[in-house]
Amino acid sequence: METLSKICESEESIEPMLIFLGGGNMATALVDGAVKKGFVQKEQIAVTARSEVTLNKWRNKGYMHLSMNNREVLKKFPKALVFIAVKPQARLELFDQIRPLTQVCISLMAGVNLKVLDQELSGCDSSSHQPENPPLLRLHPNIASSIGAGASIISAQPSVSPIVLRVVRSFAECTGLCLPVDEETFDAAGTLAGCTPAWAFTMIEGLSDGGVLSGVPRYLSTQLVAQAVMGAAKLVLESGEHPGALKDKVCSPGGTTIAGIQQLEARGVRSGFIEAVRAANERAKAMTKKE
Ligand SMILES: NC(=O)C1=CN([C@@H]2O[C@H](COP(=O)(O)OP(=O)(O)OC[C@H]3O[C@@H](n4cnc5c(N)ncnc54)[C@H](OP(=O)(O)O)[C@@H]3O)[C@@H](O)[C@H]2O)C=CC1
Ligand SMILES: O=C(O)[C@@H]1CCC=N1
Repeated sequence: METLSKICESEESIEPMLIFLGGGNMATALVDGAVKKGFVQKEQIAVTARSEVTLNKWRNKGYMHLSMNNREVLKKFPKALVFIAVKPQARLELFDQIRPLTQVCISLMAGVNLKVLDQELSGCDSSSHQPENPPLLRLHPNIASSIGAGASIISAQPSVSPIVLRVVRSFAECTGLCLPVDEETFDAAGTLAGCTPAWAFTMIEGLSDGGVLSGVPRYLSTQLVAQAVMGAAKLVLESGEHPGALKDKVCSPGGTTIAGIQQLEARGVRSGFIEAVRAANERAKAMTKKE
């Protein structure tokens, strides 16, 4: 596997250093995954946050480049790649602190497209905007990146150099699947990649509750359901078969599974999933606007 240092070895425009502006759940998941895989070393990571509580969590895990001052960190590592890992609602305050940004910037934010990001980072509205930002990318990962089982999508402005693209893709790929997606479908695909773990956790919890109701101890119930969900997902990916065809292989005529399917359909589970994706996409669109 390529490492960050190896990729940057003969490249003068970037240094083998990743800055995370925001050190919450997503920064943690990505960095944990990449460090575990050996793609980066802890000393190649810098993290900022609003609170000492968050920075102490990083400190306790052995990270040393930690700060509550975004500008200071950017100045210290002028050729690092910068990940924007704050909530979309916190972005404008952050942009005020870091403008003018000179480093390549990778946004993890849901719902904020590259055009809006470009305008907001430059501090200009669309009519007066001058192209003064560094190249921008979007990466939409998910929480399972922390264990190398993430699903992420990437999109980049045309000005992003092949070497930067290689670094960001290699970084994302070492934490799981990473697929390029155009800007038009980015938010919808990002919803699927980013939100699905939460919906799957809800499903796992509900099925486990069913087990507990039937007398199965919680630890056993959750373990069995989680393993079964993982196996089902792997089978979809590895067999290439349609999920409906795989479902049919499980449903014996007059059997137990189809009795459960009938209850799920009666309660609109399939429609519920479709509406969940639609609601998340609507929310992503709304977040593009300043809140
Ligand atoms: N969570 C997920 O599964 C996914 C999240 N995303 C995206 O990733 C981004 C981060 O989400 P997530 O990690 O869950 O959010 P968190 O709330 O867990 O983390 C946000 C972090 O930003 C820090 N922060 C806020 N304002 C500033 C600032 N001005 N300067 C420096 N740090 C700041 C916070 O500091 P402090 O801790 O001190 O408050 C916190 O550490 C979001 O934009 C989200 O859309 C994308 C895909 C999946
Ligand atoms: O809920 C959110 O907005 C973020 C983006 C995808 C997952 N978590």
